[in-house]
Amino acid sequence: MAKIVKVKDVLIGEGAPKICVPMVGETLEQLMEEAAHLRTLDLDIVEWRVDFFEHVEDLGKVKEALIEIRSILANIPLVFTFRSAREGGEKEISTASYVELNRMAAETGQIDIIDVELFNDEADVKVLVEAAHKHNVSVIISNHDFQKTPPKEEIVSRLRKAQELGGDLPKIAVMPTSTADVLTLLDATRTMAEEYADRPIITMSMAGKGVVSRLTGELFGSALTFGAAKKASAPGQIPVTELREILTVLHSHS
Ligand SMILES: O=C1C[C@@](O)(C(=O)O)C[C@@H](O)[C@@H]1O
Repeated sequence: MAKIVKVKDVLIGEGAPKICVPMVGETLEQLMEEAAHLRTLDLDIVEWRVDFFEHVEDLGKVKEALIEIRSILANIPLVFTFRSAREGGEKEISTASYVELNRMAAETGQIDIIDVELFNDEADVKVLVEAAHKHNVSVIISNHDFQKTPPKEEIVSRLRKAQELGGDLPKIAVMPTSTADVLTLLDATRTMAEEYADRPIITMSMAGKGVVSRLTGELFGSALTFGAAKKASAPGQIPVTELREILTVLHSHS
């Protein structure tokens, strides 16, 4: 895992995993309150889960909200994520709207990273990677399985595909149905990080069984972990303060 991804002052891929906290407000007012609260927490990065936003299909309102959120977060790096319902998100939109939404966000200058789902048309993924890079925005290429944990080879192959498509941060989140599944995710992470990745990767096993995977990224090779503020965006996210304490302890002994 050689290359480091720098977003504002945050170095992803160096030292302890960085902490990202999602914003899940539905209205502009809730989002502004959430952003103000997040500013008081010890975190590294904020993710706006725009699929929760009531006006997500109105590009003008999304842009207005982005400007407000950015001004409250000041220098904290911001990830822009529309998570589709088929991958555990709140809504489904057409591919054309998905591409437009992400392209618009990348062009605003208000965000640092976009999250693009791997399971889209390759051509669409490439268009978004190019648009983002043109505006100095980094790209997470992500995949989520909320039902199960695919075999190790499949997890590694999806992460490699995300890297091949130009994702700066390949990411996968999977659901364990056994402790063996958690080991599968950790082993896939280790193999990807040690053998194939030339950039930081992000992995997690979700829900209670998978919590350990959100804490041990520095050892196994995941560079970023999601923690919760008031409301989690996925099962297994633990409160940010606890997360920081544990990551710091693990880092100091690594
Ligand atoms: O992809 C991810 C990871 C995540 O699903 C998690 O399990 O922490 C949470 C989402 O908000 C984020 O977009």
